[in-house]
Amino acid sequence: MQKTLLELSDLSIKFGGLTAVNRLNLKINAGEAVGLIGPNGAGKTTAFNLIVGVHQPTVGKVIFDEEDITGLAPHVVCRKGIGRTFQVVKPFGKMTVLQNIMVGAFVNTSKKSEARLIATEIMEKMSLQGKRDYLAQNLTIPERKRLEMAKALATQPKLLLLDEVLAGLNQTEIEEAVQLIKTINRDGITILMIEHVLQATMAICSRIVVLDYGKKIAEGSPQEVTSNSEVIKAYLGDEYENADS
Ligand SMILES: Nc1ncnc2c1ncn2[C@@H]1O[C@H](COP(=O)(O)OP(=O)(O)OP(=O)(O)O)[C@@H](O)[C@H]1O
Repeated sequence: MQKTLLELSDLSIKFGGLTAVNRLNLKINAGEAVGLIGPNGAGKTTAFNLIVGVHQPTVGKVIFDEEDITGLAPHVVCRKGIGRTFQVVKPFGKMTVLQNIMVGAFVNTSKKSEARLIATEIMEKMSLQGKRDYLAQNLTIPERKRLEMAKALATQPKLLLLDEVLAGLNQTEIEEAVQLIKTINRDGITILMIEHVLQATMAICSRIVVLDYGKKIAEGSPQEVTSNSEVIKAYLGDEYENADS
């Protein structure tokens, strides 16, 4: 039987009168790659922030690796094995690529040599070794995106939350990033990714969850979700429905 790594039950948060995430129930198995899609403002990033402890839920629970982690501080959640990237990438601009990745590694070790070893391995995996001593502020957009993922990977997560890591990339760069994310997943890291680039999401994820106004309106295989009339109405649009006909 497959092991549930993350379980959200009735997860909800209100900002004043706005219910940004509304009774979200979701189970993710260890090893899965799951996409989280939906229109702007649907509550996707807020759901990430609830999982990692940036926000406290109004109602509901976050169970990770059989432990209730609801409301724990972000650094504690990170240490338990959930890494995340940010929609707007946040490198330490005046630090080098290697130093940036080492910051992630320091979550689990206080030894500089060990952090350097972890960071070097991840830097190579993310094809950043050629930029080792570059200041992060001098990287191109695709390199910054890879650095963002590398920083999160250096925390040695079991679950990696990716928030629009493909945004701003051209088609070739997207294809390269898709291959990288697939490799990360194949290496055993479970993935939950927010993405608007649908074809890429479908290439990576075996299951897709759709949010609209904070609520889950659909969940299933990429084919099931993209042919769901509610999803077409809320997010994909009529052009999508007519695209194959
Ligand atoms: N800290 C906050 N305080 C008040 N309202 C917030 C806060 N964070 C998010 N919201 C609101 O909650 C709703 C969900 O926002 P969220 O950023 O989660 O959407 P999203 O699905 O990630 O959108 P996008 O695809 O544009 O990134 C929006 O209406 C947003 O304005």
